[in-house]
Amino acid sequence: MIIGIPKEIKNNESRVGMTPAGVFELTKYGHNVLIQSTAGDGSGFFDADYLHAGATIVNTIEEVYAASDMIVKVKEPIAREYGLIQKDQVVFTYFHFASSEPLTKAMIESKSVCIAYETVEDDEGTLPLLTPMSEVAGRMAIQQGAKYLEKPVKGRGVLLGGVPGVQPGKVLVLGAGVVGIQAAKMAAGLGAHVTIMDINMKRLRYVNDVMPPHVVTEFSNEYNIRKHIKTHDLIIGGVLLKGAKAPNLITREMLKEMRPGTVIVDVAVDQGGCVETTKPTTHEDPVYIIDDVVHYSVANMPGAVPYTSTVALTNVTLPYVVKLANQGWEKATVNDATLHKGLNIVKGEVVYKEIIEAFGWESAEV
Ligand SMILES: NC(=O)C1=CN([C@@H]2O[C@H](COP(=O)(O)OP(=O)(O)OC[C@H]3O[C@@H](n4cnc5c(N)ncnc54)[C@H](O)[C@@H]3O)[C@@H](O)[C@H]2O)C=CC1
Ligand SMILES: CC(=O)C(=O)O
Ligand SMILES: [Mg+2]
Repeated sequence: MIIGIPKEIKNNESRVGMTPAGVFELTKYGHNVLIQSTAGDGSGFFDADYLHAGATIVNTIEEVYAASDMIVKVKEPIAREYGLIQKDQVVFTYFHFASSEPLTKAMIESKSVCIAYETVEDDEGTLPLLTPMSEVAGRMAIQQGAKYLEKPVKGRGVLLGGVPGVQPGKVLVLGAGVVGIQAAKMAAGLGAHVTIMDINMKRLRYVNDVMPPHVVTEFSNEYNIRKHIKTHDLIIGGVLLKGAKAPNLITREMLKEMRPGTVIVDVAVDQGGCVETTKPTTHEDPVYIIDDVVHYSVANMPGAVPYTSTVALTNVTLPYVVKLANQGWEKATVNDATLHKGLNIVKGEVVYKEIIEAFGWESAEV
């Protein structure tokens, strides 16, 4: 099989879909890997490393898409890439379809086979191809939040860890999944007071068992969220309903209850965000202010730390890429129930029901 790795063209996205180690593994099985020249530069992997591992380097993104049976990348295709995707081509990447109707329609029209990293799901309900990026984004959320709490960038002017004689900052984490737990851990490490909320009692019990005493749990409901947003300095959005649009836990009207300079880092932005006023931003222009509340909602947070993120991502995607390449997508998704959950759009048909529900469509083909 010919496997193509294009250079990512989303704003400030320096990750790449495969490391030289991945190329080496695939070529052992007799596959050809085409990689766009300089695709790995941002992550510290250069053309010479890929050549040495057995890849063929091509100059343009058009050549990669035109020649490949399967595309392996990182972010969802953006408008400039829609027309490059071929009929019957397998595209293995993050898609986050429920947050973008234009992308969904474009992929239906392409008649390609779209396998989404973020919905690959094992029997225990965990998302093995989302987890490492959620770990990165959860940890980064506190770094970014701490920065935007500073006064020169219109934050409340609060140091999260406090100092002797002054109370630490307060961090509210919505969702005690991967993002939430990593964010809570980082915030607790800085000495902040952390409240973490979820609707899943198992997650709250786990947090209660493993976190230090200045991380407290509370059941997530509107009453409790309304209570806490008045007193917390930094709010992290880390909720997820798998494959679906995130619920709006903080509405526009609730912003008025917050103190000026409160910062919201809505990591869930890639599924539409859990704050009504969330809209996707980029690393180039990451924040905006509504009702004196600073919103940070970069949809590809791990793209800013590509050295860490590319390796963490490809550690988990490669075994699935090998299966797809060796068996073809049809057999591979029948033989592996975890991978099967990744099928979102197959040759013009939406096969993941949460996507159809997100847009209120009546049928799988539009
Ligand atoms: N912006 C970015 O760069 C990145 C965004 N993400 C996104 O972050 C989000 C969270 O991902 P994970 O932590 O991996 O998901 P996860 O599935 O591990 O955790 C989500 C948690 O939200 C909880 N939840 C659902 N409804 C809730 C409610 N009403 N109130 C409180 N909690 C609720 C669930 O019970 C679950 O524990 C996803 O949308 C993911 O795509 C992940 C990585 C990077
Ligand atoms: C998960 C995701 O959206 C990202 O890593 O960019
Ligand atoms: Mg929203």
